[in-house]
Amino acid sequence: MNKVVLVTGANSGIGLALCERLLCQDTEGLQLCLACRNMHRGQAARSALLTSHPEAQVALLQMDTSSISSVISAAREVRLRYNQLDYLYLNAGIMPNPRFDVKAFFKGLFSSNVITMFATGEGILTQTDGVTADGLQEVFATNLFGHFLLIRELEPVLCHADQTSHVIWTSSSNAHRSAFNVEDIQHLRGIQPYSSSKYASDLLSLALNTRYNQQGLYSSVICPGFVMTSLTYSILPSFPAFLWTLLMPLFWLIRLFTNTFTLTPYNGAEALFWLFEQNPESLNPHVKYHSLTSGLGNNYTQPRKMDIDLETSESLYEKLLQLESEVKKKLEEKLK
Ligand SMILES: NC(=O)C1=CN([C@@H]2O[C@H](COP(=O)(O)OP(=O)(O)OC[C@H]3O[C@@H](n4cnc5c(N)ncnc54)[C@H](OP(=O)(O)O)[C@@H]3O)[C@@H](O)[C@H]2O)C=CC1
Ligand SMILES: CC(C)CCC[C@@H](C)[C@H]1CC[C@H]2C3=C(CC[C@]12C)[C@@]1(C)CCC(=O)[C@@H](C)[C@@H]1CC3
Repeated sequence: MNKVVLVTGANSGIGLALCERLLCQDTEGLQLCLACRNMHRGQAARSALLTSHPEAQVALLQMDTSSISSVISAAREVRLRYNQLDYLYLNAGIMPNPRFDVKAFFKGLFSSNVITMFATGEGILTQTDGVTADGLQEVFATNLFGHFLLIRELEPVLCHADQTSHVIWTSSSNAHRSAFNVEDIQHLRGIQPYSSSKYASDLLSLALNTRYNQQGLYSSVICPGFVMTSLTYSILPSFPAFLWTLLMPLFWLIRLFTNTFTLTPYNGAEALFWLFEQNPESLNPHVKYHSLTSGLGNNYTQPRKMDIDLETSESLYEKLLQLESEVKKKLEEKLK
């Protein structure tokens, strides 16, 4: 039986590396569906995958996770194409207008917190959020809410009594409880929307397990570590890509002290790939699976307990359900 795998944000970085790794492992038993916002980039990714795996089944799906109508029509298309979805990788993500606090960075360099700073980016990054055409905060909509809506819309192909399905979120070690407020789930009042959205995905994964395990749906979260992709390049916009490359020896050196510097998308996709091979029923819903790379360059996956609780995850879930019904009502009114 072919396994059907849908990956959001599959046209670049960690998502594309995951697709490549999945096809290297099994070209014939997989049906890959690349869900991409930009179809030109999606086509280029599909062609690259088919060049290295000409026998593979790789389909494209247009989906902008920040747009309610786009997610709903993409989900409709998925339900038409497939009877069952085995893996849903929720990987699309943004960190818009990041601000790198140079002063805090240098202060952190000479503090006892230096390893944590390099592993999580804690205390040195803030962002300015935008608003989507649906009137939602952009980071929340893209990283979390669009994916939540997608799961809800895909229930018929994800929930089967006789077979499990696995939803896997690309979260981050930058997810902090302090950046999240259940009274402000969209992070309207803060300057760390990225951290807030990733913490919310950790909470949501727990709530999904509580509600859906009996229906065969399991959810897990991973952190890919610090990976050089367009997302990280944008952190220092005045820093051209080749300068990042020049810094690689420094980063390899730092990797001797923190195995979170996975650096390449291939390494960053380690935990995503590892989870593909696990029985979802055997996994712990309270842990995040971290992609790690040792000083010698060996990849491995390590579970680490998350700072989340059931009560907050349930409150978040209720708020998301409420928002879902509000946005759907608005959409129906617009279509009338
Ligand atoms: N790089 C890192 O160090 C870390 C990354 N992560 C997470 O990993 C994930 C992948 O990021 P990464 O590979 O690094 O970065 P990339 O920028 O390479 O990939 C992000 C992907 O998300 C897609 N995307 C962005 N916005 C949307 C949208 N509105 N609708 C659909 N797709 C969208 C992008 O598509 P498009 O080409 O159209 O922009 C792209 O394919 C993200 O969730 C990120 O938060 C987590 C921890 C560390
Ligand atoms: C130019 C300097 C010599 C080096 C600058 C390094 C920083 C820009 C990075 C050090 C740790 C990095 C990091 C992230 C971004 C870039 C750094 C702050 C993340 C916050 C990127 C997004 C994530 O989700 C986190 C897991 C990353 C944690 C580490």
